[in-house]
Amino acid sequence: MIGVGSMGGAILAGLRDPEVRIERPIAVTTRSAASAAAFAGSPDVVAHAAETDPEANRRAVRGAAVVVLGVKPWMVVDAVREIAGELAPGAIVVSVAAGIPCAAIEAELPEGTPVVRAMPNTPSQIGLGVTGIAAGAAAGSAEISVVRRLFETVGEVLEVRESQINDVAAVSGSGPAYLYLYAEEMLAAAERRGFDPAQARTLVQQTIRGAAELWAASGEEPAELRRRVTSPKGTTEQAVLVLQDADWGGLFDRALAANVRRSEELEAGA
Ligand SMILES: NC(=O)C1=CN([C@@H]2O[C@H](COP(=O)(O)OP(=O)(O)OC[C@H]3O[C@@H](n4cnc5c(N)ncnc54)[C@H](O)[C@@H]3O)[C@@H](O)[C@H]2O)C=CC1
Ligand SMILES: O=C(O)[C@@H]1CCC=N1
Repeated sequence: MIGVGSMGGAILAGLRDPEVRIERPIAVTTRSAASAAAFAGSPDVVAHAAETDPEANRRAVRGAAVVVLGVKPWMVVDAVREIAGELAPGAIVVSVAAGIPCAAIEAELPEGTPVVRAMPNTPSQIGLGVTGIAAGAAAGSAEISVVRRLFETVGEVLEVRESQINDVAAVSGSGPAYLYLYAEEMLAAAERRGFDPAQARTLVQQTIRGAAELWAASGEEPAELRRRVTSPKGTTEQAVLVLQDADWGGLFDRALAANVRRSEELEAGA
């Protein structure tokens, strides 16, 4: 894994679960020596720091069957150039970067190198991620199946066309941020109504968790679950009317469109 920050680190945490059957140690690279040092003494991870070892990324990919690129989008092409000469025959290159097409990665690699784009999310850290995967030109069903299994170790996987990856990023890649924004605002509103921070946290966190679990466990549609909370002429109805006044449909359309627009800017090299 080249780069184990928020996203790469979340995938790595999921993969480090002792239940996961994967060849160990997992070779990772970080930018700083301090980040690499955090793995010192871990039997399952070997970390190399790019800042102190110019060979770090090349060293890490030698002999690897799968290389996951977890650096920022604008660093991906440089990282690929760096490792291109070191890849083992048949190695699969997986990029989780927003807005970097497979073709841009393939262009830096030996002809026929299988490249797969993946769009995971941070709940991968606790095995509850969801990842969209899309094959590049030289990745066939065998490579897709390897990458599917890799991301299935940290959650659910949906295979999509590469043209849909930006939309996956807008919905689920960034999705946890939208929910945390909701949580932040609910916490603040609860505190403004007189709860202390610990009380607000109990009320808000358990409500989000309970509602999500109930949705998954019941098999019901959210609209039906909402109906069951919303007694006619009751209290919920009044709050929902206020919220619906804000045109959530339009708001989400605009938010997702802005997200996709940013992926397109990254694609264009902005
Ligand atoms: N954060 C998220 O929720 C998601 C992020 N992504 C993608 O994941 C990628 C990484 O994003 P984050 O994890 O958020 O960023 P981050 O900044 O937390 O992680 C990037 C990591 O790359 C390392 N790095 C920098 N230069 C390096 C080098 N020369 N060699 C090796 N490692 C180096 C840094 O030390 C850092 O740990 C991005 O391309 C982003 O589009 C995709 C889905 C979700
Ligand atoms: O914000 C970003 O660019 C990345 C891609 C999806 C989630 N985080």
